Amino acid sequence: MPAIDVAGEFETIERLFRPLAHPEWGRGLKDDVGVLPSRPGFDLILTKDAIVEGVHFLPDDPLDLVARKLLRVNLSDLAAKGAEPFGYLLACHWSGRCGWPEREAFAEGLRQDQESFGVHLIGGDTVNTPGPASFSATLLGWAPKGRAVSRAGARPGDLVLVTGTIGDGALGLKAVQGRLGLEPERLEALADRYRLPQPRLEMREAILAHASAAADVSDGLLADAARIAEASDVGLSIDLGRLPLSLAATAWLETRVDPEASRVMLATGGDDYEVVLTCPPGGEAALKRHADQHHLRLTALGRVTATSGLQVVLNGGPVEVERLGWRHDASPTVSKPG
Ligand SMILES: Nc1ncnc2c1ncn2[C@@H]1O[C@H](COP(=O)(O)OP(=O)(O)O)[C@@H](O)[C@H]1O
Ligand SMILES: Cc1ncc(C[n+]2csc(CCOP(=O)(O)OP(=O)(O)O)c2C)c(N)n1
Ligand SMILES: [Mg+2]
Ligand SMILES: [Mg+2]
Ligand SMILES: [Mg+2]
Repeated sequence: MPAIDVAGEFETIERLFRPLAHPEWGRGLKDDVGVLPSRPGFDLILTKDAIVEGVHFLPDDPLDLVARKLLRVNLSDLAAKGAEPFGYLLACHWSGRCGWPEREAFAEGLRQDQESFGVHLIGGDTVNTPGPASFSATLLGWAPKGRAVSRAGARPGDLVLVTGTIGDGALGLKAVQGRLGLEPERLEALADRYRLPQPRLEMREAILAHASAAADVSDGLLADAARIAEASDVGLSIDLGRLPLSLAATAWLETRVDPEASRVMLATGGDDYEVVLTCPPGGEAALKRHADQHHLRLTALGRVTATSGLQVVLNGGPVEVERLGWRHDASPTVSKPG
């Protein structure tokens, strides 16, 4: 592709986004709309998340990683519903730092993850903003009719499980901000988890078959688990002693003087993009087998109870947690860990 020095709207769409478009449904990005055929026997599953410079990623994060993070935070919501992704709508609000090379990097990030996750661009919008850059995507996926897993199906007696490890995203943010004193390879592993979440789509079929309720963990394990409890009108008890930790998070924990407060930080920090799910006790073995086959950890860390609300325990005793996770609240500082 010849060099171009105008990072214009139409150049961006034609040169960078058209090659990413779905060959039929995107209409070559030349129409007012995209058009999808319906798929008999399936429900169309839709989700949308935005990411904003300074709120979800850092001003100097490379734009290929920002693009991939955008797709992945959305793919994570589909994974938690057991949905198979196939396409997306994209909105780009480019800031002054987004010249042509940065836009090329962004498109290259999209291309890589389109290939990894089997999705195509179907349409979107491209604007400039005098403020910080922000991007949003609407992801589209299919789930067998009536089978998409909701937050509302947890029943007393079910187990609470979580994929992967918890706390690495929040520690990764500290790592990229230079606020963690760990060995370089640990810092790098954590930074990777922050910049490039791993949506757990490999668990899709097992979630569909065995989960009674599920949500992805974006705001924080405790916050997202509490949403399952609320939607299902049940209680959830979570044992912080069973929190699945990476080697890097374990190394961090060993440097801390207050293990309880530190585990609470890991369980409320967010940016995990794991899946927290509930299942009847009979479903645990099959879920674990599926996770094993995909070399993914799956940890039972609690129970669903009849008394509503979230109970957090450590070493057999209750833990008071003031803030369960991230909240976008109006405040002079825009947002804060909440
Ligand atoms: N601006 C909005 N307009 C309509 N629905 C919204 C808006 N913001 C959030 N929602 C809906 O609220 C619910 C919870 O959103 P959210 O907490 O962002 O979910 P998640 O954490 O899974 O991304 C979802 O059904 C989402 O579609
Ligand atoms: C620069 C920066 N500061 C703070 C955070 C922490 N953070 C910001 S938003 C958020 C929660 C997830 O984002 P949200 O927009 O609430 O996604 P959703 O829950 O809707 O999927 C977290 C943990 C971050 N990721 N990056
Ligand atoms: Mg959201
Ligand atoms: Mg989300
Ligand atoms: Mg979610």
